[in-house]
Amino acid sequence: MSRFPDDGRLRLTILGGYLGSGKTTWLRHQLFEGVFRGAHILVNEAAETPVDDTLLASQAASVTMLAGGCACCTGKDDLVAALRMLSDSQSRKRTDDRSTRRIVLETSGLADPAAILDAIQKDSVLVHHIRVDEIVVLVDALNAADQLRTEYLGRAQIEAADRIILTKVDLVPDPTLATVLATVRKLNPAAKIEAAVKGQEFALPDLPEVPPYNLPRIKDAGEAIAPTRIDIPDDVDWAGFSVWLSALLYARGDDLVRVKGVFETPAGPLLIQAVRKSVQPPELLPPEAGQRQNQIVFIGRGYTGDELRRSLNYFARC
Ligand SMILES: Nc1nc2c(ncn2[C@@H]2O[C@H](COP(=O)(O)OP(=O)(O)OP(=O)(O)O)[C@@H](O)[C@H]2O)c(=O)[nH]1
Repeated sequence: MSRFPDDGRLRLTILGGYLGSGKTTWLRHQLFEGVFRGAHILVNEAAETPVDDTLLASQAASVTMLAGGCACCTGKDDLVAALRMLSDSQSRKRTDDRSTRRIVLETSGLADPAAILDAIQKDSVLVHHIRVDEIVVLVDALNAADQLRTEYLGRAQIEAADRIILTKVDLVPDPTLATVLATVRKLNPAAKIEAAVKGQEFALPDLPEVPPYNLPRIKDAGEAIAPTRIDIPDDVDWAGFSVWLSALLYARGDDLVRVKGVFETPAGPLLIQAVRKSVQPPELLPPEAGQRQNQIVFIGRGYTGDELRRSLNYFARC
């Protein structure tokens, strides 16, 4: 439900949250439930491995992928161009045929929603055609303590939100959840706070009043987090690859903030992912996601792409 009366402009929901916080999972569930019905979905991924659009395509009316640049900085021009195009095609329709009244932008996990809002409001065209309805930010309750202690961006995302959804609450005990809630409330006392499990709304239990995490001062963003894509040849030694990946996540899981890979298997394209050291259950993608190079994307800091490739080569000779 919009917070504003209909003024004819397209309504935009910005969906933000740190890498792996559950944005695609949550949005898929909302679309399945009929929330954002008819909305055009814009998906921004910092890496050039478009997976999220495939996951969303079956539930969304229409999807546009903006891959290979974060919409709040390097990909800002692409975002503005995509929004201008959507506004333009909407304006050309008859008033009674304007089926797409709403856009949902799933940002990359590296985006600051406030910078996106700023870019839209400063654009002389978009400001007349698009109204930002709400900034929804997802916070991963399992990884919040680590992220908020070290990542400036994680805090900035929370501060920018109108609505905050705590995700992965099924994976944390109540005392941790209470501390995450207190921390999020302290960072943004004005936002509405909800919770979800795998996208499904979850009623927060009565939690004790506890102090928030003691967050150290962070002066700036530190070394930038960047994506590295590695194409995996079909004839790779898969046993060596598995050992390499397990060892890498174990040893460097805190530097590898997000890992996503898509591999062709006889059963169809298989998505494997990890958020820091926590490896998620693999998921078979719809067949239309197939016909692509086996590839894995690492988003993190503290290593170079060449170092990753060399170590893979050592284990799997590829
Ligand atoms: N247990 C549990 N797992 C979840 C929940 N929400 C998301 N996940 C899992 O967390 C992983 C990351 O979820 P995504 O929805 O891909 O996260 P994202 O924010 O879109 O990721 P990026 O686009 O890479 O930033 C997936 O394996 C999800 O299945 C949750 O509430 N509970």
